[in-house]
Amino acid sequence: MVIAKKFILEKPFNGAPTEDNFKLLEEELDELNKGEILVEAIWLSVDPYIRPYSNHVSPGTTVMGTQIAKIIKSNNQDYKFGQLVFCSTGWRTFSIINPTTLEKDGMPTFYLLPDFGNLSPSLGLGVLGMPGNTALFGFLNICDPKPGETVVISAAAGAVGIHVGQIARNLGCYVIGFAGSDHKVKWLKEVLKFDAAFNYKTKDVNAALLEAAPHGVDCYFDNVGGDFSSAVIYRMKNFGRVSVCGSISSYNTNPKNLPKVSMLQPAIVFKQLKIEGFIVSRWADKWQSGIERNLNFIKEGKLIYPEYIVQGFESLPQAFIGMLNGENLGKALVKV
Ligand SMILES: NC(=O)C1=CN([C@@H]2O[C@H](COP(=O)(O)OP(=O)(O)OC[C@H]3O[C@@H](n4cnc5c(N)ncnc54)[C@H](OP(=O)(O)O)[C@@H]3O)[C@@H](O)[C@H]2O)C=CC1
Ligand SMILES: CCCCC/C=C/C=O
Repeated sequence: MVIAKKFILEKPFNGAPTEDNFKLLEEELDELNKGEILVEAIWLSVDPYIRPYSNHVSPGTTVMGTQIAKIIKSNNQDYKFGQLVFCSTGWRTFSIINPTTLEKDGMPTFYLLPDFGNLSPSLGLGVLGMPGNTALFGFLNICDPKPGETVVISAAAGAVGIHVGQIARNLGCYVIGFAGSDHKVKWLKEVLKFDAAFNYKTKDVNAALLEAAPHGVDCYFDNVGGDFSSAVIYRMKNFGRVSVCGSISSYNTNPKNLPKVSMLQPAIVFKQLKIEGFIVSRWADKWQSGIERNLNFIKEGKLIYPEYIVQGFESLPQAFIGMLNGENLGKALVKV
């Protein structure tokens, strides 16, 4: 008999998540039916999307999320004991999955983890998974950066931002990052060799860009939205490109009551900007090739991928809240 632990959404989020939004439960799992496998979580991901997407989830539902898990029992000839899988089974320790009946459209929800060699399987939740593909496809396809261009990245010390910054730097762009602490800013400059980095909590963004990019910005990879992004967009050059990846500054706000921000149309029209939002599932058909490209960058020494690891399944709420508050440098993860 297998007893799974799981976190449910106990009550809907109202503003910033707190520990009492979550409840830890135990659940006895059934025997496997034909075609099913039993997996045990090793690594779980805490991602920003969980906050806004959970607005549409009923209380009592298992908290959404992805994990790297090990197959510990199989009643499916295509899957063997010991294989590692990526799966979207939510915040749970053990899960029963029938791989053949899973939804095949949209965001990948289950696959055997590709061979990462000596690298940690946890990378399948970060640089070699959804955040890595977000950075790769969302930056190159939408910003279309050229060597020598000036690139600005917000939430630059997070999983996606760190990755975008390194792609930009490797292309020969002039890279400017914004992050929420002096420690992160120092790290971006000293370790990632960003050309400039600023703490958005203590430095006015317009003043920072006048200093670091007096001739304007070609590409902006936007992870945060709000007035911060309006300020960057007013510093764009003619024909600048903005990839709108996320708007984390809005996630804890009721979508019906979002703050007003500076009007953007004058900048968009007179600078002839292209501003495009995306969801990474757009490139679902290229998912594995994206992972391979990022794996090659790592093997070539062109990509580093810090992880911010919180220990213990029971720490999931704390790790999630901490990530939203900016405690992480790199990909935020929980190790069971
Ligand atoms: N469109 C898509 O398909 C996808 C979009 N995303 C989006 O990309 C962004 C980054 O995700 P990810 O790399 O996983 O997460 P991160 O690792 O960047 O973690 C989130 C970071 O956001 C920063 N942050 C939190 N609140 C604010 C705020 N009010 N203003 C500015 N920064 C804030 C914090 O860093 P700091 O200390 O700098 O404040 C925190 O560390 C998110 O917006 C996410 O929703 C991610 C994956 C897919
Ligand atoms: C359900 C997975 C969604 C992934 C895309 C993320 C968007 C914003 O963070």
